[in-house]
Amino acid sequence: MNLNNAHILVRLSPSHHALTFSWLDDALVVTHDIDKAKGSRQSKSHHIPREHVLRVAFDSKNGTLTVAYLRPKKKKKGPHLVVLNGVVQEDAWEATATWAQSVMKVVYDDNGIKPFRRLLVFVNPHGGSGNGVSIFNKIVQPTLQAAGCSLKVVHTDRQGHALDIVKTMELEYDAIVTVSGDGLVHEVLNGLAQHPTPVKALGTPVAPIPAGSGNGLALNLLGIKHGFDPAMASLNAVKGKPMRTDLFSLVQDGKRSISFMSQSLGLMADLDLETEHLRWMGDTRFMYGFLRGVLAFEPCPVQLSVKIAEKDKDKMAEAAYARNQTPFPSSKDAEAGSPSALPSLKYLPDDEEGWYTLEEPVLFVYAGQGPYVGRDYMAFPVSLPDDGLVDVLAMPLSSRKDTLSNITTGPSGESFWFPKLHYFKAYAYRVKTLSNKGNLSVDGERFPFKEYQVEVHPRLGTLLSLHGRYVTDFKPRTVENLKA
Ligand SMILES: Nc1ncnc2c1ncn2[C@@H]1O[C@H](COP(=O)(O)OP(=O)(O)OP(=O)(O)O)[C@@H](O)[C@H]1O
Repeated sequence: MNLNNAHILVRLSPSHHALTFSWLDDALVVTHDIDKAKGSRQSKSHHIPREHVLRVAFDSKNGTLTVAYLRPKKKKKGPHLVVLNGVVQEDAWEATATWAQSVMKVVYDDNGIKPFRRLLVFVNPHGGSGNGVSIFNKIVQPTLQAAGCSLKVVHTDRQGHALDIVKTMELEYDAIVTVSGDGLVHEVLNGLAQHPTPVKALGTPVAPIPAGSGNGLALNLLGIKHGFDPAMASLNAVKGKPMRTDLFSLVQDGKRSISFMSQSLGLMADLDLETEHLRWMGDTRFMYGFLRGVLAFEPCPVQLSVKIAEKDKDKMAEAAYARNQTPFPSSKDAEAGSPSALPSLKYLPDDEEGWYTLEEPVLFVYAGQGPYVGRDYMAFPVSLPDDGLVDVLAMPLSSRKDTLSNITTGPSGESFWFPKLHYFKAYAYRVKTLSNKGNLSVDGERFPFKEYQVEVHPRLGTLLSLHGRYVTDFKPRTVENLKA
């Protein structure tokens, strides 16, 4: 069927106005035919981009058409869910059924997206400022159901609940949705890593719904504009495509954990872990913690050693820019190995060859992937999901003024260019603690302040993404030359 020639007329109910659906320029056109007073009529149309159409279904038993989509709100706000149900005249039933099927094909199959996903959803009632349940009930569940997804919903009742379920589950879901912050994603990925077939299990994509404080992963997948928008994150759960991502093994005291996002020490760990009691503030607690840390201005008692892959900032920025021009590159799966074991560790703790040790005192060390670590700070603007490397930065203990002026450029990523900031792309790094007092935060979770080592496993994890890249418009200094 040629979608562009078809107009489907639907009467919402005897007392309501009529609607006409059509398809134009890769968008669903919804035209309201409104009966005005005194017998006059008025038509009003809006265009819904293909990406925002969730479902079109025709029920041939009673002749009703259901159309669900996310409609952009006016001004700056995100989209809201619209579900329209109406009756089609009997002589148009056949054409409507064909039209509905054609739209679903364009919206899903032609883009390689499977409709009607089976989703395992974890809702943390205590994430962020405690709004997880209401965000799920009001926005997430209605959107996923409107798209025809089937849901298995678990409200977590303790820390570790999601991990315990995931590590023994049947691998039958199209994706795992977390309604919380980054801590619940950390739990789910560690559960998948402890599954009897961990490499296969980590092929199940994870889709975060922002209901935590920092929501770093949602920001990276959806961008700064939509990163805190549960409706856009729900759209990602329905229509995002699997995107392979590197994962990190963190080994501490002989115990191996999986980290997907960040490890921080010094000021950047303190501002998170020492403001836990201020969760009611939302992500403002991080700025409060930052300013407190700058006033205290204490050195971070660690020694950092790095197995460097790249230390030229311009080269890193150019490589990131080039990768981001090619969303969803034909990335391979995790490196082949046994499906019943995680990749073996390559770097031994006593291996010294080719490691660089930073001798300077530092205010903080931050390592990880994904540009944003919060709305106020793009720590890793040149990070890529699948370069097989961990970005490691260390802020020297220069001056309070330097630190403050850096953070004011925080959301733009411009602090990357601060000449005194050490920034490495690394295969691995290790930290030795020089005191027993300090904080280590891994994906926003508290870990013991003890020595540890991190190495990268290329493309071991899977996320859902609408964009096939981290959403950032950070550019190299040489961008004009690159275009030429
Ligand atoms: N029912 C529960 N009771 C207590 N803790 C829970 C429960 N369910 C999950 N958790 C734990 O709550 C912790 C915090 O959740 P999460 O990190 O997702 O939110 P957040 O800290 O507010 O967000 P972010 O990490 O983005 O700042 C996680 O360690 C998670 O394992």
